Amino acid sequence: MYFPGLEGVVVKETKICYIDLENSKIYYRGYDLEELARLSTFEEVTYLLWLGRLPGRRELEEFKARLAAHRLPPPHIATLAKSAPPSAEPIDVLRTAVSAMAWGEDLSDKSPEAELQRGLKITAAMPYVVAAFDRARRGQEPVHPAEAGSHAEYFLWALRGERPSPREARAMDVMLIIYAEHSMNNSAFTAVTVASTLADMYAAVTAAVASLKGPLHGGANVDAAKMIEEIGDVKKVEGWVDEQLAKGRRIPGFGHRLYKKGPDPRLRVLRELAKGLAAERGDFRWVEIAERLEDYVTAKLAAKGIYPNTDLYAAVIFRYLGLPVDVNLPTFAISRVAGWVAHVLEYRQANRLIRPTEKYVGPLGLRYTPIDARG
Ligand SMILES: CC(=O)SCCNC(=O)CCNC(=O)[C@H](O)C(C)(C)COP(=O)(O)OP(=O)(O)OC[C@H]1O[C@@H](n2cnc3c(N)ncnc32)[C@H](O)[C@@H]1OP(=O)(O)O
Ligand SMILES: O=C([O-])CC(=O)C(=O)O
Repeated sequence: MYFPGLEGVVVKETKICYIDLENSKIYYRGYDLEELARLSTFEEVTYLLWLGRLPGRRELEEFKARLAAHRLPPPHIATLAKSAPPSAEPIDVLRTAVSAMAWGEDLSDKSPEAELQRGLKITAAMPYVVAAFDRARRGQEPVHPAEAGSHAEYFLWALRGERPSPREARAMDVMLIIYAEHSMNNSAFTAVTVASTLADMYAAVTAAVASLKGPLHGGANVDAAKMIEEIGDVKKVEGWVDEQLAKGRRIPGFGHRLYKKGPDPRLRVLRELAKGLAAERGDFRWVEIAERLEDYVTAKLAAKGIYPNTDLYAAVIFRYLGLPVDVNLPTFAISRVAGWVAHVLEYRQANRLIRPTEKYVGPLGLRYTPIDARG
């Protein structure tokens, strides 16, 4: 049996995420994602994904305190973030930093508690790393706003050097909830594949960040941001799309391996979030471009099973939040690490080395010719 792209292959049993394609719903641990996005926080959702249930008030406060205690990374990581060349891509700086977090730690203990603690340290430190690098490349000193209340607020504050408005912090919080988990996507599978060798959490998450980078996966949120910027005016949408398709190019923020019969369910939340931010700023330009893109590309490509995905509106929301375009991608990682850690912890409960097979289609029986006789 051969399944290109492993399409349709079940690699594990899970209690983490369920995507109900029939009814266009996503559930984290049985909870409707739209309800979580409305009522919950990233910290609560992370606890839910990792530990399988919603925390009580005291448990949540303890969990938040543990995260807060690890937001400022060890000195070698802070130095790495500050001293990476300004031309580096922020996602590469983050990937290297996650890998370097393993330095100096005794990694022999692979118990769930030890691996969860590593996942927590990575999750906590990611915002500082991304923000410190972004500030350093603009000639600014890093900031560590210890008084920030939430992970989302901390990230925006560390990035900008100023406290974001409660509405902005909440918009980022909702983005982090929405992006946190999405079943056996490429980066989650990558994390699980690495973890299945019994390599540690740092190794698994480093590999997952590398997977996220590709433009067919998380990298699309950067390409989508560049697209809306290049289009620039809602009246230019049709011409831009026609030109790209005529050149045989794909439209970023469209298409999905799972959503072949309708749009990504997460769009319902994200469209409203984008409109709210647009109204607050009195600037509807970006959301109008996204809506026109949705209509036009869907009309052209729905017959092929192409509909808008999360990255289209993530690009719009991050634009309203003032993120530098290439920071969109590590922001996805800042959220998705919650899902990666959850999958690693779950897979380890019944670990089996992932080792698929392949179908050999090359020649056999070739005879070795000495190099001087090869012409
Ligand atoms: C958060 C996330 O990671 S969501 C995904 C983010 N990625 C993107 O937005 C990048 C653009 N999208 C894509 O490249 C793809 O849709 C993927 C990789 C996401 C999914 O790919 P697959 O399930 O493998 O779709 P597949 O490649 O079979 O596409 C089917 C057809 O639609 C076309 N197609 C797929 N996506 C697009 C697109 N975005 N724009 C135009 N055409 C597309 C393909 O070229 C193919 O056409 P063909 O049948 O004429 O050859
Ligand atoms: O599920 C996928 O293949 C890609 C995706 O939307 C995600 O990871 O959020």
